[in-house]
Amino acid sequence: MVDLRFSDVELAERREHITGFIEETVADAGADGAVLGLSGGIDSTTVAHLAVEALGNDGLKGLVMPGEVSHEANMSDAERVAEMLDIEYEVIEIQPIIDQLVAGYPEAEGDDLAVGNARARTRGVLNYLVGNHENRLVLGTGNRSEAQVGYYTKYGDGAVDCHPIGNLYKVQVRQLARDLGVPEDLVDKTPTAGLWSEQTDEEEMGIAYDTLDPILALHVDGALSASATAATLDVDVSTVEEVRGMYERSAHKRSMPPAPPALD
Ligand SMILES: Nc1ncnc2c1ncn2[C@@H]1O[C@H](COP(=O)(O)OP(=O)(O)OC[C@H]2O[C@@H]([n+]3cccc(C(=O)O)c3)[C@H](O)[C@@H]2O)[C@@H](O)[C@H]1O
Ligand SMILES: Nc1ncnc2c1ncn2[C@@H]1O[C@H](COP(=O)(O)OP(=O)(O)OP(=O)(O)O)[C@@H](O)[C@H]1O
Ligand SMILES: [Mg+2]
Repeated sequence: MVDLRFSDVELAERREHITGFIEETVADAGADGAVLGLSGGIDSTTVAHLAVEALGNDGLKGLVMPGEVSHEANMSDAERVAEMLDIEYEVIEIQPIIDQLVAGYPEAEGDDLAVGNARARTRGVLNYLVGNHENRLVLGTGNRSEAQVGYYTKYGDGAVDCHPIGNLYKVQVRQLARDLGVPEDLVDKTPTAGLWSEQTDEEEMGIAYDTLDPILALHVDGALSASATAATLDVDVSTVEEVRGMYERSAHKRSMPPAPPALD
């Protein structure tokens, strides 16, 4: 068994390191604060707590952006987070925008992935509409588990100015969330991208975070061989290889779009 959770000392260090990072990134950009999408999920809730610790509650604005597949309970959790943190927030309905997009390209109707990704991109457009207008940086909510397997929408929820929890595996995000005082019902919630009804991360990816995280830590990030990783974690080597494949297939999401190199 590999336990990726931090010791108490490491956790305190990490918390300070991330809040320092947010404060410095916003200050260096000459921004007046930050904005982020609040989904009622653990990642955005954790980043919101960290940002309030770094910037104060007047330094952060939250956007709650429901669409027709959003669960009412998640949207009310998102508002609860904003209210608990006493930050300014707005509720912006994205469904009319999605309807317009699909009306412009009706071939996509019923394509959950294409339309779902358009939902994530629409939220990204709104984050930047507010960010540009109010001189705020857009805070990302992506964690290392999602980043390494490409489990996010390119130029959607991936379109941000910085990734405060980008070096934390999901299991570590949960630990930090508890330390920050995030309510237990939010920490324990089943992760979902919310791009279509009944979607969950673990079902779509085909692997639980509790299995994914140690494979990433040992094999993808740690360079332990696939067979040694499988033996250490008591999983099939094919599971390790599948995670490695997800990492390799999503390489394009972790680099700038390439252009042809200069001619000799
Ligand atoms: N090799 C390559 N080099 C350069 N570009 C490449 C490429 N392969 C694909 N592409 C481009 O990338 C596109 C595919 O990427 P993308 O548009 O992101 O789409 P895709 O990766 O297919 O879907 C996004 C995934 O992230 C999940 N998601 C999204 C949002 C939030 C969350 C969450 O956890 O909350 C999860 C979502 O459920 C889905 O599984 C292709 O259509 C193509 O344009
Ligand atoms: N309905 C929504 N309103 C506002 N922002 C949203 C909404 N849905 C998704 N987002 C944004 O997209 C991000 C990516 O979603 P993701 O599901 O990875 O994170 P999460 O919902 O915070 O946590 P979890 O992974 O536990 O569900 C969210 O953190 C949030 O910033
Ligand atoms: Mg979510």
